Amino acid sequence: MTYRLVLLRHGESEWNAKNLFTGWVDVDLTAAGEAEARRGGELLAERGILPDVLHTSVLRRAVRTANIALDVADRLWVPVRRSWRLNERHYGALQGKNKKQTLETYGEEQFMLWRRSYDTPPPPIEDDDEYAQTGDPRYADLPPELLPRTECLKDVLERALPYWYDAIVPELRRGLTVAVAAHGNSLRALVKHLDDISDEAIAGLNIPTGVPLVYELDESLRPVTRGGEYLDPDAAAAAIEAVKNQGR
Ligand SMILES: O=C(O)[C@@H](CO)OP(=O)(O)O
Repeated sequence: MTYRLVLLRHGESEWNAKNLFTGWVDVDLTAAGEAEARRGGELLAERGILPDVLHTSVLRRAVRTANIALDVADRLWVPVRRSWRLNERHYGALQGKNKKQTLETYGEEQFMLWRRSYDTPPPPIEDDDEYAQTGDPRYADLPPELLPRTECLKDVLERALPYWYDAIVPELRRGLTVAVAAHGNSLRALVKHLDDISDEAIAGLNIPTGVPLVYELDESLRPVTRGGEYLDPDAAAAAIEAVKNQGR
């Protein structure tokens, strides 16, 4: 018996297009991002990989990508759960900052440490920063000590894993095709866990926008094929390059 998991990063967002650090800021998809989401749904339908259930973050770019893709695949009716635990990595004081300017100001080493190191978070965001999540009603039920003011990838993995084990794994074990619509860094954290990628090697992994990544998992929920399968490998390769080069 194997299990099937579909990971989908949201399509291009307004702040991806403007090259700004986004994190928990709730920006929308661009028209190109909507088109990527539609293509993602078409790829799922073409391959007959139809989600039985869907999980998203509480950020609109993931929610809308999932809705568009499910609609195209005629699966808009499947049960959906949303959790802050699938949110993008909180980018701390970098939220709203331009990636190119940040690279120029702080230099390549510091920029890459903040952006891709496993355990170095950016400086925390101030509560009165215009891009802080202070008072955001969607986190009203979250104990204040859990609301991040910055996160590194390690923090993201630590907050995503309880959701993985409690919400996603039981559905996989029931034999459901489970889809997760989330973000570049929350999906990097899940992929790190699934593929057992080292803390060093994860720095080199980028997730493309809008291309479904399908994992077949064995009895111990390890990938049958390491790295899974992108349903459109050429589009994935091009989008991975684009993510890698942000800031340049
Ligand atoms: O800005 C962000 O929140 C993320 C994803 O867009 O960016 P990066 O790829 O630089 O981690």
